[in-house]
Amino acid sequence: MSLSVAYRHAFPGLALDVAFDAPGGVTALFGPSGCGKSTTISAISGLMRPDAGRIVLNDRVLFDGRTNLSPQDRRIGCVFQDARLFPHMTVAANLRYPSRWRRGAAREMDRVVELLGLGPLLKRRPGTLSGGERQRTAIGRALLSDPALLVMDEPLAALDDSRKAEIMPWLERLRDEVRLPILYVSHSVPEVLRLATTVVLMEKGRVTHAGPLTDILSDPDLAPRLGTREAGALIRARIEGREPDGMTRVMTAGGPMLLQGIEGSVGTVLRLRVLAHEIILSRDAPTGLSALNILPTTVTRVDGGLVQLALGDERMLAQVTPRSIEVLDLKPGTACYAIVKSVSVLPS
Ligand SMILES: Nc1ncnc2c1ncn2[C@@H]1O[C@H](COP(=O)(O)OP(=O)(O)OP(=O)(O)O)[C@@H](O)[C@H]1O
Repeated sequence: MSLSVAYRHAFPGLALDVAFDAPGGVTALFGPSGCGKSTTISAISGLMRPDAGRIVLNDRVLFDGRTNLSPQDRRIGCVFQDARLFPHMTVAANLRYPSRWRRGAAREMDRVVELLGLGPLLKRRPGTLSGGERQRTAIGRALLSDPALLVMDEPLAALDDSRKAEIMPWLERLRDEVRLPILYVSHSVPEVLRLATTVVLMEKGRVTHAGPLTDILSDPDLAPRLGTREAGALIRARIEGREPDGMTRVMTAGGPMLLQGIEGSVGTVLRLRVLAHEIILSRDAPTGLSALNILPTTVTRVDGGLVQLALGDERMLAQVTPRSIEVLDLKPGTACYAIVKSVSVLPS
């Protein structure tokens, strides 16, 4: 399951030269307004014809010099900011619309209704639904078109924060249960952090970096593109057991940690979000601290006020002052201790 994109296109004000590969999972297209995200979505879904290039979805050429499949032949399900449902039809009829000629569609419909919790909405019309319910219906309809790729262009942008919070778990479920690559355009860093497995960073019509989200968060050059406050790490942790005081013992690539308020049985793998400004560095093993999580690490890079640390095969950023870098003499290869003040937990 993969999408390979390479195209060039000249608009009067912007020359686009875009190339990236999207593996399975959620690939977020991220970049400032006007950098070419929606144009890229249009080129992939067949809504515009690039000047040149090659776009391939699961070994099927969608576009190259000779081939230019029509949007309906590309097998791409699209979800936009506005749900674009048929207002005169019930939710059930909207869902059935793209699949009405396909065999096996009824079984598929049951699965999608269950996946997105649409059962209670089936008899309602779009005008009576909340924004989040409308978007869930639009996602269901896109899934029922039997797509090979799901494209979502700012699907939550029109929703207020509480509607966004309501729909987010459904999107996570979609990511984890539907084996379909998803291309996700968003300006929202929290959405990208929660949903994306791969991030494509765009600027002025070009891709400046594409790779796993975890690599971007712990790269001193790239993390600031998502916002310096977001720099840090996403590290894997496996639940090992409970302590008598209720704290949960987890094992990370950098050693054991104790966390509070964690659900899940022994063996469950979690992703821990650690922010760079929540880490203190010490050259000596600290004693007499209230902090519970002190991990031995090695400095791999120092860049401005960001120090990249190795935790086994994972990387983490710590934000420290230039003075601390000098006083602690931090440079690649320096062994030190990372005192992690707090972490949040994302489901794996
Ligand atoms: N049909 C068109 N004709 C001329 N210029 C266009 C056309 N469509 C897009 N552009 C220009 O191409 C650039 C990229 O637009 P695009 O909509 O892809 O950006 P974007 O990254 O999706 O922005 P936003 O985040 O604001 O939606 C913009 O400068 C836009 O004005």
